[in-house]
Amino acid sequence: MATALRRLAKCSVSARLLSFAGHSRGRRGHFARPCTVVAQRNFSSASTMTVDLDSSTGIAVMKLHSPPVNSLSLDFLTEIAISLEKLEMNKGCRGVVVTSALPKIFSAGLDILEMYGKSPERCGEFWRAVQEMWLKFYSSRLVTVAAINGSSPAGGCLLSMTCDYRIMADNPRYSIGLNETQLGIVAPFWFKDTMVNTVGHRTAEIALQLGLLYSPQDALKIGMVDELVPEEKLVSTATEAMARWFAIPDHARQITKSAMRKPTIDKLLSARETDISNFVSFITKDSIQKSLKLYLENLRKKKA
Ligand SMILES: CCCCCCCCCCCCC/C=C/C(=O)SCCNC(=O)CCNC(=O)[C@H](O)C(C)(C)COP(=O)(O)OP(=O)(O)OC[C@H]1O[C@@H](n2cnc3c(N)ncnc32)[C@H](O)[C@@H]1OP(=O)(O)O
Repeated sequence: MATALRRLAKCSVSARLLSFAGHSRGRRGHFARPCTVVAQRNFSSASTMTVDLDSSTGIAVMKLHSPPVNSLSLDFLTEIAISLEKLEMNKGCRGVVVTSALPKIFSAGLDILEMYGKSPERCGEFWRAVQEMWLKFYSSRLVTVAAINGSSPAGGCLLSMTCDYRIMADNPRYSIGLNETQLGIVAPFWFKDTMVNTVGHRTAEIALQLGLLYSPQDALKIGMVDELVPEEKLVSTATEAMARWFAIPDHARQITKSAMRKPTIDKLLSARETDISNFVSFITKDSIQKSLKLYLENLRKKKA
């Protein structure tokens, strides 16, 4: 902890800015030199991610570390979004590699406990944070590469699909996909659009309805991931991949990225509040709450 705080002091980033939450969006920090920033919920909690920016390459590595499974809670989503925003503000940063610091899991997706037994107000706040994280990543000026070093269901898959390029560890025990229907819930239109933009309409239609989780080999076949490598080479391959994107003038690449993604982004921006109220009324239905309860019980039973 003491080391973490010392690193924070060195990096001229306010720990409070990273501690939480959507309200601190106006405050900007800069990574003055290659450094590690440890995002914390508060001064006494465990760290939930590290962000290392190498100013000699302009590449930051964001390592998610929210045990046990990097599930995306309101706080964690907010920390991820703020960390990306801070990198965006840093002129020395041109790209970010997103990966997990946990073994075998990239991210278990949205935190189901944020959707189960919560008040409508809290659900709305949570959903706004999910939207915010998606908007920030999908529209990022940075080159974004997901180094997927473990299973990545639902929201975890979504996070990786917001990136420009996906490299996955070639381990048949890992899986990736939008499996929402298996939980009795529905991927909202912008999850669906992101999937369509990644793998095409017909494949998305089958994958989404059946809630398919793909092995890395199958994910490569359908274009959900772009490359498979042995796990130990994941981050180095991601850094090498970044070089191909850096070879293109930033403004040309950024304008092209925006042209490709803007219609999808604008669709959510123009329906953001409706999307939140749809989510809240859907997720708080008794029948959906029962499905989530059952799914959580099954997850726990599987473990016992
Ligand atoms: C008119 C119609 C309008 C429609 C409007 C639409 C509105 C929108 C509707 C809602 C849309 C919601 C979109 C949802 C997106 C999601 O991301 S939902 C989450 C999906 N995630 C999953 O299904 C993953 C579940 N987890 C797993 O499969 C496994 O845990 C794992 C990730 C493969 C890891 O396995 P393993 O290493 O064996 O760990 P476990 O023992 O299973 O888990 C450890 C503990 O973690 C808990 N946990 C796991 N995943 C989650 C999670 N996502 N959220 C919260 N908690 C999770 C698990 O229960 C264990 O807990 P303990 O038993 O208490 O230790």
